[in-house]
Amino acid sequence: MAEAGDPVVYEVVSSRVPETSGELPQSVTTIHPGTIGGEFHFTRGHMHTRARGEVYLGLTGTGGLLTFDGRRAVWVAMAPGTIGYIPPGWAHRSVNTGDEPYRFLAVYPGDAGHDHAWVAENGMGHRVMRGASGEPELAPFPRPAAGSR
Ligand SMILES: O=P(O)(O)OC[C@H]1O[C@H](O)[C@H](O)[C@@H](O)[C@@H]1O
Repeated sequence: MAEAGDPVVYEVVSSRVPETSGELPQSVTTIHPGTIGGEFHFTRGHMHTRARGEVYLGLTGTGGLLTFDGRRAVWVAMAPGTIGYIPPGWAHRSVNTGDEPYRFLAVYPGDAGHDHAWVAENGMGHRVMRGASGEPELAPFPRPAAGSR
């Protein structure tokens, strides 16, 4: 639950489709605009528990999809109508790089599973900072310190 002084950074509305093999659950995520410590607002990020891909479609605003396989990071700029693809075995995090809510549709296999601990342990390779011009700048960011989140 959010408390005063602890603003909501993002919200996820999920379908009622079962998260089981063969199903295709969907969710719409809205990331509100803003920065914390110069870093654009982002989702927690996760790896799928099983080797499963995922498809995004940009709906409103501007943002990006950061994927990381533990060694390489790939950034896909997202806008309304942009399709983002997450291959199996790549952790993923979304970032709002604009001044309005960034909203996207996600569709993923029901048996994908969410492993947030992988990102807590391995990080995402980069931070997405707001540059002097307001544009996103990817800053290399090695693994988080042990015990940090
Ligand atoms: O769970 P997070 O890493 O915070 O990401 C937020 C959400 O992003 C997408 O919508 C995924 O399909 C969801 O499964 C995920 O919950």
